[in-house]
Amino acid sequence: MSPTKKVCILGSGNWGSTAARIIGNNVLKLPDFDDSVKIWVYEEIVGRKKLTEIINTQHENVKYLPGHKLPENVVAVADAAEVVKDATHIVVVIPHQFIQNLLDTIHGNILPNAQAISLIKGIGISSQGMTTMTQIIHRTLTISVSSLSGANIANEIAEEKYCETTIGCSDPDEAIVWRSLFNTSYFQVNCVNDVIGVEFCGALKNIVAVGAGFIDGLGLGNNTKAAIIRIGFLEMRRLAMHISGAQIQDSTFMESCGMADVITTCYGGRNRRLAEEFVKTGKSMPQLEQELLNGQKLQGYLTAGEVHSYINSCGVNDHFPLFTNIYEICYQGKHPRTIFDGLNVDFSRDTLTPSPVT
Ligand SMILES: NC(=O)C1=CN([C@@H]2O[C@H](COP(=O)(O)OP(=O)(O)OC[C@H]3O[C@@H](n4cnc5c(N)ncnc54)[C@H](O)[C@@H]3O)[C@@H](O)[C@H]2O)C=CC1
Ligand SMILES: O=C(CO)COP(=O)(O)O
Repeated sequence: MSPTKKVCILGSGNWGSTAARIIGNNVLKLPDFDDSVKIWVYEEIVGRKKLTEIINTQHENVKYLPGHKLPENVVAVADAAEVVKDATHIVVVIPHQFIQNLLDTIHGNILPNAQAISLIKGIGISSQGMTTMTQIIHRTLTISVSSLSGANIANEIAEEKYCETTIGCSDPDEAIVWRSLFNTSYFQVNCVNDVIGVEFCGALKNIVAVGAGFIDGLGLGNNTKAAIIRIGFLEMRRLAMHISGAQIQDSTFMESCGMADVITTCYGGRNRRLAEEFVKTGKSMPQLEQELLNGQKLQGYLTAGEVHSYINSCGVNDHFPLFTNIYEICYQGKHPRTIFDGLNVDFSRDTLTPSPVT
């Protein structure tokens, strides 16, 4: 039987390259799928060579995932339209600030029966309000879009250390196929019928990670960080429910994409690490990103800004004191110690009325 399906990957950063290792190996065991996996690389020169050329000869993304070989059936391509043109399954894994440009590039080049999955942790803001990545992808490409998010620090997964993840997919048959592309003995996938809930968790936990980094930068202890994690988790859930209450399942917050990701990101992630440096050095987040991440990108401080513009426009800041404080520390020069201001909201009596997602 010749393969009827073909998967491609849009994005080759730290997580994109790790996902490529998993998918590249898995397709070789899936008779329905073509063995070749094209991966879109935002082209750049590393040393004196193109990154695509390095990946295709050394089978390693030496800039974003050094020290881990990619399967040889993963082929780097610099033209995104070329990558998607014959793919039935499109994995989107780029920093959220670049999504619309990428979609505009591939729009008109995809197969009509293609479907996508977003591994991105971020949200979009438009004049109509807050939008999730799957909604942005669906609106531009008019295809079915699922989400994948979890307690998934890419470097640890590349080392094949056991962890879990969550796929949000509304079609059970599609969920089985996505799971087959990602699941391994060390990367355990659980599927839930809650696309938006999964991605809200992934996006909003990055703000909490920034708060956790501030606590570390202030030299405060584990109890303080646990308090920030707890309050941050409640604000995540409150905001997601406020925006899309009827569409989100509360149980999603107990999946890997929810509580587990808040924990891992507040201890091991890049957003946490650079927020600690922000406190210790007084440098801005963009400057620290430029100096310390070697091309990798932060999502947390941008998401804090996007969420602030949304809750401010709705006049509900008082219901999100932690998110508001983190925003003001990142953008308005407030002292990191102000993170504790007004953190006595009673989450047991929620008076926020749901406001529909756009
Ligand atoms: N790294 C991790 O541990 C995890 C990351 N994620 C999420 O995955 C998404 C992608 O992150 P990573 O793969 O870690 O990327 P990364 O932060 O490691 O690398 C940045 C990527 O952006 C590309 N880039 C730079 N300028 C660009 C532009 N103008 N247009 C398009 N691409 C450009 C770079 O070439 C590089 O591939 C993010 O939303 C992140 O939150 C999710 C789970 C784990
Ligand atoms: O999403 C992540 C872990 O699940 C990675 O978080 P950072 O982007 O902060 O490294």
